Amino acid sequence: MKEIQQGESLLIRDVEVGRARVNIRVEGGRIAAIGADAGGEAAVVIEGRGAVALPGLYNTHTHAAMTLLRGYADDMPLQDWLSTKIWPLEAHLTGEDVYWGTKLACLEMIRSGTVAFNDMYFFMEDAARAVDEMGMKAQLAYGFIDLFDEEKREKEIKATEKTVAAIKNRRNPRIRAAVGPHAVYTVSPEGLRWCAEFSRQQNIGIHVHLSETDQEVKECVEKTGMRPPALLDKCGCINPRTVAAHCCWLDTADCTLLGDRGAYASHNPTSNMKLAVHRAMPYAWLKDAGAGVCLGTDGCASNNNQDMFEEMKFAALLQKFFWNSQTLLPAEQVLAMATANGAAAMGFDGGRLEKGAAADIVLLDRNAICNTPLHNPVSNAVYSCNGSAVTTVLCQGRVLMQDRVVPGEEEILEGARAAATNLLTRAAEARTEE
Ligand SMILES: O=c1[nH]cnc2c1ncn2[C@@H]1O[C@H](CO)[C@@H](O)[C@H]1O
Ligand SMILES: [Zn+2]
Repeated sequence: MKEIQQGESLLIRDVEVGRARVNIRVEGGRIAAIGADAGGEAAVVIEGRGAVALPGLYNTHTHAAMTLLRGYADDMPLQDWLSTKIWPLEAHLTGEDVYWGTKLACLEMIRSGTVAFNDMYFFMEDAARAVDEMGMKAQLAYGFIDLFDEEKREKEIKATEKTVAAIKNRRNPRIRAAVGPHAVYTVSPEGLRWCAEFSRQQNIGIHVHLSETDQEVKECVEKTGMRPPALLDKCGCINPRTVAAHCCWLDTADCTLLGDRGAYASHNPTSNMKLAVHRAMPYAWLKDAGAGVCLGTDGCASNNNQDMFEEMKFAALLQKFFWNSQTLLPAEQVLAMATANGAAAMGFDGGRLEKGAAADIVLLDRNAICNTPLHNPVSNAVYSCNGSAVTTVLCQGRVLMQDRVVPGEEEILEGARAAATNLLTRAAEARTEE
């Protein structure tokens, strides 16, 4: 696969976009021209015949390195799952584990057409190294959890400052830092306030879990007299740089608050169904309130993959099923959630196949079963295909996969397998020492 050098051009020739056959010319990481007459000489030419082009997908809520925990603990209640299975194992994670887990997540996302993701986890400097090598875009946040303890809060503040400085020091415009206050049930109001103030100072995003369960909302009201969005807002955490994951249990006033503040809600339907949170994000209320609505997979322990095509389908189906409406969340709107809205939520300029936009381009096999017949490419992308129809992926003009080949795949699978085995071994040894 040829690396395009800075200043070189790339041409995708004769590809279908919507119902039209076009050429897409890429220069300096952007779409320089798109249309039947776009063309000219190019350093790299990709044959688009037999392919349908879509904008690259943006995954707005995940914990990438949790790929290592895929299949480790399923079919459990959320609080029990977190406190008896996930957190005890995460206590043994190393930076090296997070590096390999994130590499595996990137590989999986690239293979299924995702060019960018919004991540909240630990050892984010190692995650940044993985993202850098894989050529994707990401917004990376250290998961801030103080459990209402002042000493822990000081540690989390230091960890956040260190992570943000390290990510900014990379000076890679594709990799952004964010703050990641985990949720209102794991972070004190003081911690939330610090996160809000630090994100303002640093001009970076906020990534938080919000109103995932009924229990979270009830306990928050009992403790503070406020619902979670109002509490977050009082602490300064709800603004246009905020991506709030889940948002299942919002009421109409909560939605108005998010809309008034210009914040984004990331829908994560697979995780919500698997963890039986018993309510679907109120998409229609959020949209009417003017909030941004985007889409994420959540981590592999609650999904169990990183395929945004599956997520698009589940979003469209869950909304219809839960809110009892056959017309709610049509395919075009799901695709917008997964592309342009996601890019806006992370502050990236992408997710659109238009002149001037970042060249985030995904090619799907036009001759795959899921694309046959091709009455409506958007319908097929949302309802029929999954990520395995993706053949070629460009992120900001850089080719991350061509004809289903991602460089270094075998090494990534081996490294991730070893990291997962070692993590479980360390955790088991620690248990026998107790
Ligand atoms: O669905 C979820 N709800 C709440 N927390 C979660 C979920 N999935 C993963 N984590 C946890 O969030 C932290 C991120 O830094 C990790 O501890 C991860 O296990
Ligand atoms: Zn999550």
